[in-house]
Amino acid sequence: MSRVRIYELAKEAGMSSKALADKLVERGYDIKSHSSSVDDETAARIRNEVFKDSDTEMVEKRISSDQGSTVIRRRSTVIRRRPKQDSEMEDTGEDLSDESLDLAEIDEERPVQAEPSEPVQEAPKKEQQPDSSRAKVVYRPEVKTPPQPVKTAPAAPVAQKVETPAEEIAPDTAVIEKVEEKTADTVEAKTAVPVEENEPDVAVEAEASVKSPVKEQPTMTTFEKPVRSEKKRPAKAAAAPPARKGMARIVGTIELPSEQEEENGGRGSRKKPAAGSKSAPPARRPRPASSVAGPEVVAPVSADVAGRNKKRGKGADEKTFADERGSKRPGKPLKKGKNVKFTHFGDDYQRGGGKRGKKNRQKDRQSQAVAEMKASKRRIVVYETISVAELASRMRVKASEVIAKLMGLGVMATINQAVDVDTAMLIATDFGYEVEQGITEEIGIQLLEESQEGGVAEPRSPVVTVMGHVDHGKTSILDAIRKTDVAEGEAGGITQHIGAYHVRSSAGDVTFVDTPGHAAFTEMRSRGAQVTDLVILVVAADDGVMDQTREAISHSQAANVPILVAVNKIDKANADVDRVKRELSDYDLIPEDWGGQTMYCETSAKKGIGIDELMEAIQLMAEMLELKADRKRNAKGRVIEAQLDKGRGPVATVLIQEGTLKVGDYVVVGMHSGKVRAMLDDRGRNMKTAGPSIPVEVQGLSGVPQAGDEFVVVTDEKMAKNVSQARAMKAREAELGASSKISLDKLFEKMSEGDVQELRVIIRSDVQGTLEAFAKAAEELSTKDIKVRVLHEGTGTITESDILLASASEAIIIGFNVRPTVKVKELAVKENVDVRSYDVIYHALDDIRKAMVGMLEPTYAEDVIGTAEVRETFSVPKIGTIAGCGVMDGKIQRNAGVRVLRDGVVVYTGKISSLRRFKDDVKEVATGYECGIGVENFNDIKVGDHLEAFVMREVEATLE
Ligand SMILES: Nc1nc2c(ncn2[C@@H]2O[C@H](COP(=O)(O)OP(=O)(O)OP(=O)(O)O)[C@@H](O)[C@H]2O)c(=O)[nH]1
Repeated sequence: MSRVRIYELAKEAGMSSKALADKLVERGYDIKSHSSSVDDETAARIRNEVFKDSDTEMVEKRISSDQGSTVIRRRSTVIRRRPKQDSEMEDTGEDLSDESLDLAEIDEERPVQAEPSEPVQEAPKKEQQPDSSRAKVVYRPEVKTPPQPVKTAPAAPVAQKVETPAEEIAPDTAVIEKVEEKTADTVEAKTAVPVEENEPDVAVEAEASVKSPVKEQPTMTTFEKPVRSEKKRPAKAAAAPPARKGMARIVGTIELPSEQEEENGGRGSRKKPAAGSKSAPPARRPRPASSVAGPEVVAPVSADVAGRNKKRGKGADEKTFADERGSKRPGKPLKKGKNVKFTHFGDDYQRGGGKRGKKNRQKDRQSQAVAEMKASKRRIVVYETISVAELASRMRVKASEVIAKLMGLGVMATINQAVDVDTAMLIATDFGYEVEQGITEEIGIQLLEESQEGGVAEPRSPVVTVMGHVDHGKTSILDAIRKTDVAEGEAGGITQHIGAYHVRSSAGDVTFVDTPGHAAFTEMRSRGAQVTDLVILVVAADDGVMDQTREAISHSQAANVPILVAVNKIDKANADVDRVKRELSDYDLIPEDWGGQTMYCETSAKKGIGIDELMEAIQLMAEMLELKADRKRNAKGRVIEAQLDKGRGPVATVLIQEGTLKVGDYVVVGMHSGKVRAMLDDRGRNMKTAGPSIPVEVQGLSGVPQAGDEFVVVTDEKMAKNVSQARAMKAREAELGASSKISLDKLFEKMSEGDVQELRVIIRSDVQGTLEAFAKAAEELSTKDIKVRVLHEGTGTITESDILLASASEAIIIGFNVRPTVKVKELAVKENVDVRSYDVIYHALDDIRKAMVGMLEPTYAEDVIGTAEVRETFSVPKIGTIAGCGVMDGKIQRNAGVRVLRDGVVVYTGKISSLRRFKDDVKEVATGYECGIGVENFNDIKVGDHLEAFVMREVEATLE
């Protein structure tokens, strides 16, 4: 009897001899090693039994919903079952239908009907090398077995999420992804199979059945347990058919059908057409982007996206959408119009409807599943914006073609500029592509917001900020108002300082925002917050309009907040109300009795005169402003101030602007999330609910938000977390790619984009004359396209308040012979405010003029390299004054330019003539060291002066 070697058999089977030997040993054959041989008879038996059982199967799975409409998931999956499993399956009589049932168990809410897989020939056992002529995918799923089913019911199969990390796949191998929609009612183990990596848009959705014993080691694809199903599992598992030992492992080859075959709904002549594939629903055809009111269409997600989302937390896995290229953001197409359905983080909402029933959700998911199948190769998902380069690459056209089309639309764009969804849609249509708006977390919030709109708006009390020059009586007026509070005295009358308080007076209720200085006002505005309905400008009748009065006017006017003037201290002998009115009239605050529109109240906080009238005036203005809010919707508001309390953790004073906040609500606050654990009012009393215009201190946040952050109630914890995480990520990105909000360099670019119609300028100068001359000349520069508006002006150095005002109002700051301090400069950098210093008006005007016509081509930019403080001065004969300095920041270089600053005002600009440490001439001196600095042709250096060293750097023209 002749003998046949294992390797020969293995060759026949197309597998490694080692693998075959292992298999045979498992099957009980007496094989010592893969180099052994067997007799003819055994070989025949092996061929008969083992080869046959190591079959390959083409699996065509039909997933249908309980409603009967059928979704065909086409797959060409080669599944190699392990002999042990086979025997078990034989024993239990299970077949692939059972597999499907197992899948159904995994996500209990998803009804599944799947057809038995059909065996096909050819089952290459080894992972195949990518074949460039035929898109073949080799993948091995990683099986993460959730602990619960394995421990308690080892046989219960679990299929959750399948991901194929892109990096583990050879570059030209098609990527298989499995994206499971955990909240869907149908089992969806989708597999997106882009044909080639460099053709991301040619994506085919396929589905692979998931079968593998739990014992299998994870390899590439992961299965994760959906959070929601976890709790329900035991009950469902009990109802499920007897489970096998574990979940199947897929080791197989996916043969990607050609485009033609795909379109025909077939799989190629070699494979047996799957039952039902012909009946693929017409919904498979891609929908036009405009018909967004239909079922959601979800583009396949790329492996790396899935991976990223996985990292972002369980919630993020629930829905993973991305464009064909694997866009970063999960999302869904934006729906417009009434009755638009949208899904977010596992919950469905309907505009105007809120949360919906399970049945509806099932229906949605069913249609969604259908729609998912339609992910078209000619569809591009855009989240908010897309760069011209990216758009061109997605459509596989040249960027210049896209730019040309944009020009045709009257949009001048460079390759790196981003276009919005609407523009992208117009362009893409010309190239035969559809653009779909993906839903980011922010859009999800917006949609939730929209779903909350349309309620009954009821009058709400006004929110007032008191501003004015120091010592003009702001605190005294607030105190006097408090005395009118009918609620004062309740709860002992102890008022907590929470940055805002609510006063109930006989005239009506008023909420006062009482945060120190204007910074809070501007900080809030720079975050887009507008909490104040009106400003009470306190001006002392004996003192008149002062610096901070002017600043307060600038802030209020920049924010378009109406002003009510309280002329205070009228009890004083030298009080001159008319003078105040006259002075304020110069700032467009013309009193009503002089024919203007500004209300004036004459008060004496000290004597309690005019306070009731002031309260009435507030109510009158509130009435005119028609302040209303819907108190029935989910609450929304702004953070007034926040801090980390030792005992209570992060606490934030929130002013409710819409709706009613309740204890237990889930909230998103800026980059943080949380659940309202407790609420205190301004008197420290526990509150269960808080309505519009009510300030409350909220506990239960994940971190300390910033003043001005938006506070919004969301549906659940998951949504809250996801949104806050997405925001935190975006904030980090923004920080990295921070660019100036508005600058002269960018003015023309922004004007061309239609972003800027007004160039707002804040001017600081060493002398009043310059201010007036510049303000007049600058405003005369206004053209029909752009208006130059001086927002604020003042003498002296550039202050933090200027930066905040500029930041909040998108203004630039121009200083004449004044320089900001290091701290102010840092703030300017942080807030991306363009601060420019000039010595003569002409240069500044020239720059503005050039910027307006896109001709600003600065050839040099000034880099400040260091600052030194003058601690001593020495007079050296023949040389002049030498300043003994300490370098405060940066470094001082021998050849640098130098500016002498006295109280922030430039007193001289020239060059460093000498730089010494002790007796040695040195090239540079670093921070923390002392040195002697001589300034060329300048001897008037004084102790306390600051020397700012700078170098000039040649720069290219910034306008593209
Ligand atoms: N005579 C007179 N004095 C007043 C009146 N209102 C306030 N004062 C006095 O003016 C001084 C300053 O008053 P505040 O209320 O502290 O002024 P403020 O604007 O809050 O001052 P800052 O908080 O420092 O900005 C105090 O000494 C008050 O007593 C008033 O109506 N008449």
